[in-house]
Amino acid sequence: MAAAGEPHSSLYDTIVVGAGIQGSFTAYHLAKRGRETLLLEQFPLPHSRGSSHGQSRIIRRAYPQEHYAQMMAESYRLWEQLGAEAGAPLYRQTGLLVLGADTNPEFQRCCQTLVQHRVPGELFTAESLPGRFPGIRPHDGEAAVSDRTAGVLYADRALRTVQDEFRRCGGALHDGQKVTDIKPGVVVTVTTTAGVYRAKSLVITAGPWANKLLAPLRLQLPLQTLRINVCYWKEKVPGAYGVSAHFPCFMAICAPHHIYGLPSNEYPGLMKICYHSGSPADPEEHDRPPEASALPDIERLRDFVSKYLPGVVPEPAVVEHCMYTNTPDEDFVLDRHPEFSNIIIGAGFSGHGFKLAPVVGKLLSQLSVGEEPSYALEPFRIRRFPAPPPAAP
Ligand SMILES: Cc1cc2nc3c(=O)[nH]c(=O)nc-3n(C[C@H](O)[C@H](O)[C@H](O)COP(=O)(O)OP(=O)(O)OC[C@H]3O[C@@H](n4cnc5c(N)ncnc54)[C@H](O)[C@@H]3O)c2cc1C
Ligand SMILES: O=C(O)[C@@H]1CCCC=N1
Repeated sequence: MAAAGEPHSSLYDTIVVGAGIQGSFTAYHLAKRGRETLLLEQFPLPHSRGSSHGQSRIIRRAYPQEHYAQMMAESYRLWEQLGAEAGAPLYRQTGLLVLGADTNPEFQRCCQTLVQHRVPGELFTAESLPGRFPGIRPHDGEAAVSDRTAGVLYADRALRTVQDEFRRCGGALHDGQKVTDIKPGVVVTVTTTAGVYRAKSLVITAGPWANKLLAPLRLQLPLQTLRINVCYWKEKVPGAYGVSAHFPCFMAICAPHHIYGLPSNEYPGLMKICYHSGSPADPEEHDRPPEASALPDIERLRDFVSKYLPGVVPEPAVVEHCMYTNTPDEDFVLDRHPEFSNIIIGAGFSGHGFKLAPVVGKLLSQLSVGEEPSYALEPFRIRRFPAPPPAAP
């Protein structure tokens, strides 16, 4: 195995491009298995230009899709294990409420998966919910189901921890090196702004930059990159919606996109409440101020806060930014390149991939070493997308 930070040979087993949460977990699993692994990142770390920065993410087992509910059981164990290895907890259990019309099919599927997986929780009606959570005011015909295992992942800490553990296992992480060229072959050659590297396999986990790296490899995925407003809202009584007051995370099933919230913790007195969509944007323009027309999400959030959360001021106090990379069905892409079987792609995490990163990393590492993946990958295959029309002559 390589000494910390430095490879023994110039031929790696695997190069991983992109040190967001997905690439970092993939590299960690590989290094833990003794594979010579190089993780390349274009920006000096830490950075806030992709999708994995910020202090918090929701972790939950309440999923309408069975395949994610199933993967989450293992994901919780792997988060626990990483926290124990590092000697620092990576999440705080707060519970989560899924709120929706009781007749809504997605709400009903969430209830079913929670029951099927024996996840502890309760069902509330619009009448019974305020008795238990006085801070939320549901409407007639709405119901809520709780997932008591859910909580808040300490995202920045988690990302730093998995990268530290990767290096401790002998992995090499080179940040501030942008990959500028990839030559496929039995040995893949990767050129960066600082050097040339070779490996038996390559994993591309480039977040919103995925299609930029895939274009020269004759592949384009139907990905939409969105700039998300990450909004924090002031509590009228500081702490009333806080973790210490046992206020849970919530996910409100709204049309056309969900609204979700986390109890106040990271900024004292402020709750994080966001819209699960944003405006189309190139990741290179992440820092550009949005056009006024790109703010209908904030209007929807104001309306939601004033209708459902009476103890929160309906005007965002802080707005930060982050990127989503969405597939048309919001399922991930975890697959081999259709032409180059030793190039593996992890992309399209569609705004819900952080909690699943331990399992995603394991699956991408399994694909890169030619092992049978631990889960059926049908929902994540590239071939589920219709082939793009041939380019005009
Ligand atoms: C506001 C917001 C809230 C979210 N909330 C939740 C939540 O509550 N729960 C949840 O589970 N998920 C959540 N998510 C989703 C989750 O954060 C993402 O799915 C996840 O972070 C995606 O990680 P990634 O590694 O694919 O992408 P990224 O973090 O963007 O990483 C890709 C990396 O590749 C690097 N890269 C790109 N091109 C190159 C190149 N040419 N050379 C070298 N490096 C390159 C980039 O610089 C970047 O660091 C949220 C996302 C956002 C934005
Ligand atoms: O994945 C999550 O839990 C959050 C909340 C719901 C919408 C997307 N991200």
